[in-house]
Amino acid sequence: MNSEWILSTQGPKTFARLPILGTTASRTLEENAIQNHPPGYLMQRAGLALAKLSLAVAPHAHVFWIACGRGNNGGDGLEAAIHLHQWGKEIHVSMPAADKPLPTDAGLAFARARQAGVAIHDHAPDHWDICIDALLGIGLTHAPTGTYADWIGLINSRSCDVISADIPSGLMADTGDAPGACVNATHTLSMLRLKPGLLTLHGRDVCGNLWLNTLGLESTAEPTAWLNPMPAAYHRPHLSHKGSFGDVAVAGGTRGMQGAAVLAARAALQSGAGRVYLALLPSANGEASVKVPADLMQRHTDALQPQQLTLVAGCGGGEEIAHPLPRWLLESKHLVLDADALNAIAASADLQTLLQGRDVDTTVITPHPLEAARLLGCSVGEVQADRLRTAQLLAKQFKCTVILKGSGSIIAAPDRLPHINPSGNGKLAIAGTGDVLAGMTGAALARHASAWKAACAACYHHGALADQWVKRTSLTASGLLESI
Ligand SMILES: NC(=O)C1=CN([C@@H]2O[C@H](COP(=O)(O)OP(=O)(O)OC[C@H]3O[C@@H](n4cnc5c(N)ncnc54)[C@H](OP(=O)(O)O)[C@@H]3O)[C@@H](O)[C@H]2O)[C@@H](O)CC1
Ligand SMILES: Nc1ncnc2c1ncn2[C@@H]1O[C@H](COP(=O)(O)OP(=O)(O)O)[C@@H](O)[C@H]1O
Ligand SMILES: [K+]
Repeated sequence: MNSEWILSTQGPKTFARLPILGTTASRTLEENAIQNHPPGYLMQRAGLALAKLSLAVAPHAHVFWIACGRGNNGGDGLEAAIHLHQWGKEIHVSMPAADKPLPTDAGLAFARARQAGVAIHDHAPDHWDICIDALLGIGLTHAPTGTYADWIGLINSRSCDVISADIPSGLMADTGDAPGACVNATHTLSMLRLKPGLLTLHGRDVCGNLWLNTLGLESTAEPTAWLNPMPAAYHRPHLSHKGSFGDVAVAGGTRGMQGAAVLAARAALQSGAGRVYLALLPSANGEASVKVPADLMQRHTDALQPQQLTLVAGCGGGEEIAHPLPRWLLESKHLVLDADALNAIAASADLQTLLQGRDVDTTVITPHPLEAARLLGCSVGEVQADRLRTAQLLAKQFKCTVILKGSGSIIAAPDRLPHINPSGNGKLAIAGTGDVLAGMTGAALARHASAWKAACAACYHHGALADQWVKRTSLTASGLLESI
């Protein structure tokens, strides 16, 4: 089929490092390619790939509804219609009534379809077995209106398979925002390259199984981001000792909030850190209100030697965490900052200056969208409106590696192209899984000694654990870390 399967709603997959292109970069690639090929060449390849995929998805379908918009996305649909018609399938092609001429490539596809005997209607069919959604692609500029919105509603009202051409109609290619009606596809065939919007915010929920067809175009042009790949397997040499894998200390757990620190420490231990210390904040009086496994070494926060270890600070730290933070920001060899440590930094210009003064590849911050909003002094809506941009802004402003958590976590660092993490799913949306990620990141940082590498690896593994969760019981944070 020549279309590569990238993400599945059905289960885990191993992900490669693939380029992701935003709208501007996609258009540049497309324009360069159009100049080097005969007219309509790319669209014809796109249409053939769409037709083949729809046949593979629903080999016994009788009626194919091909809903085409009046842009080039509609052209992809028309080219698919030509093939399905020639293969003897019953097709119903719809296109909103003409209000202005079609763009060049779509116009060519329209003429080719007419010549091939394809009827083009201005209404939807009464019945269909599978729908090809070619209404709107990367040209979407605002919430769908009129016939577009009506047909999107109709497509979503039936339980048939829906193959979206390039991107589910109604989804913004750069951000994953869906400002209005949006097709809920069972499959999406992304053309040329993956788009950020398919992989973050609403993208993962509406694109179903995600496929990629490069239309045969190779390009060395710099992408907008990369798909965060599965990290290389890490080998524990025979000739090693507990000091070979780095020391991690988890500091947090103010009175009554110690579970978070224990989860992070256990996750660091399970992730292979050589030694893991648990430093509960002074209000806990050295007494844990939750059970602490014997493998964790408890220390007073003042007794930690942050110059020699990777410190994970924040988990359940409450406001109390602000007191030791200046020393930790100054002295820690490697630092992972989560939750209340981030809230403390958001509230203090002095702490922000200390963070900005650290060596760039020694620190990872792991905000969820609300923590990110506090750090940037904006709203959660603004954070989510462009997650790629937000993560890059945080990295630039605080001079560190950032994991902006949530559906399609973004990993960003100064002067690097960001990664969008493909692993993970909605099962992770429960309390405590962020603490597990912080602990896993700490262990990876202790081992890799690079904040960037640690963040990429930990984020991938954390999501993959949730993808591999096959037990019938719901995922829990403890279950997640025990499955490491
Ligand atoms: N050229 C090629 O060789 C190749 C092209 N490819 C394909 O082209 C696609 C990009 O095509 P595109 O740039 O024409 O944009 P597209 O997504 O069809 O939308 C534009 C149309 O939608 C309309 N419209 C916009 N928003 C709207 C709204 N909210 N509600 C209603 N209408 C709205 C807009 O109307 P306007 O705003 O201009 O009035 C215009 O009519 C790309 O995703 C890929 O599928 C690939 O196969 C590779 C080969
Ligand atoms: N829909 C989702 N898809 C993928 N990952 C998710 C999703 N929802 C939450 N997560 C992940 O779950 C974790 C939740 O972290 P966080 O919100 O900090 O929770 P807590 O502070 O309670 O531990 C993050 O790693 C986040 O990326
Ligand atoms: K589409």
